[in-house]
Amino acid sequence: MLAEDYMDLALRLAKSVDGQTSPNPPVGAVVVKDGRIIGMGAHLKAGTAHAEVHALEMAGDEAMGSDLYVTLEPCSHFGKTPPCADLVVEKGIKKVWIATTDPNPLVAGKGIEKMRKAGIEVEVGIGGQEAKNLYNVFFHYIQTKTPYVTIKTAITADGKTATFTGSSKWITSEQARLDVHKLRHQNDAILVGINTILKDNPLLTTRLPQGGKNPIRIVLDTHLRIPEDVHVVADSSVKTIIVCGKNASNEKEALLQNRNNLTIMRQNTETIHIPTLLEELGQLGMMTLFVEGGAEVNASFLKEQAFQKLIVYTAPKLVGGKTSPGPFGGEGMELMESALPLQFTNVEMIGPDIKITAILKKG
Ligand SMILES: Nc1c(/N=C/[C@H](O)[C@H](O)[C@H](O)COP(=O)(O)O)[nH]c(=O)[nH]c1=O
Ligand SMILES: Nc1c(N[C@@H]2O[C@H](COP(=O)(O)O)[C@@H](O)[C@H]2O)[nH]c(=O)[nH]c1=O
Ligand SMILES: [Zn+2]
Repeated sequence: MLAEDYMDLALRLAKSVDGQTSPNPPVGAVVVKDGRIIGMGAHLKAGTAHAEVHALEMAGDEAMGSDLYVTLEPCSHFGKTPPCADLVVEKGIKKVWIATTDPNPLVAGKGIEKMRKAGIEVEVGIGGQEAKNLYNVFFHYIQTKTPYVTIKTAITADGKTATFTGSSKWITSEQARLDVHKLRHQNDAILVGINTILKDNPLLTTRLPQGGKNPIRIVLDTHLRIPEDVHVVADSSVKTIIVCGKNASNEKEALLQNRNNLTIMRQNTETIHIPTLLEELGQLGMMTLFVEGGAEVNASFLKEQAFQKLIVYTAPKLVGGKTSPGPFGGEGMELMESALPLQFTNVEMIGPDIKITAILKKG
């Protein structure tokens, strides 16, 4: 086995816990001695042991003089857990291979410095590109303190999200809809507008055959029009936040507020200012946000360029209709030259549908 192979295993361990370690990054670690794997581990939940701790615990005394492969620079600060860099030194690791450094100001480079000072050889970079892709969410969050936003939409081949009568079930296949639930599992919060609630009465829960984490449900409802009998209000098993403007009815707020697991987030502006909301959600420790529309909500995120990733599921169906809705409402760009530049990063078939992943181009 080559160093790349051991780092590949550490990366697979890290990817396997992606979505469940928020607001921490998903990290994987592997301990190798004389060509044998003697320990491996992943960070399973924020506030619990880091990947290196699990892997070194499994290695026991054999860790002395071994190699450690870890997908992120070992931490060197006392957060909710003691610093991994100190543990690495204490265990007498010979060489540490790191896929990428950690931009968290608490860590950045300090972990590496501590280990090198203790005479440990440290090599940074193998698996680096793959690690950076895995950590683009965490790096965004740690640097902006706002959630990494993914907008998801499902459209027909002629770009419609419903027929002109508003009928929309279903555009995409079972397989594509299952894929959406994996994305829900991987996100800390899911956000829709009041129109989607009134039109679809969605559950917004994660329904996967093997179960999955339910994201916090967030509804943008400026005037608190939400009925009390819709799923997201009536079903109190999932934490739900309703965001409203400063002039929304206080009576309605009082009515909703005393339901358990339901919070009203009143803004101090008449309408909901997305960048401000994102800062508030970041403060609440939400590292990822999944925006499932509808068209007006998507339009407000587009206008503010307040998203990082776009996922479009395109179904092999045509509905036509000059008034059939598309995925982004609002006024839209006047000129094609003002189009928001994206970069396609992945195209794949999911059953009969095409799943296009794009990121917002920086700058
Ligand atoms: N209509 C379609 C979608 N429609 C998505 C809607 O915006 C709404 O969020 C869902 O219907 C939510 O349902 P629930 O949470 O499972 O109860 N999304 C899709 O991916 N494909 C489609 O065909
Ligand atoms: N999850 C993870 C790391 N996460 C780093 O540590 C920070 C969280 O520290 P704490 O609050 O103590 O859990 C997090 O923001 C990130 O910079 N580091 C590692 O060495 N290994 C791990 O497995
Ligand atoms: Zn650590």
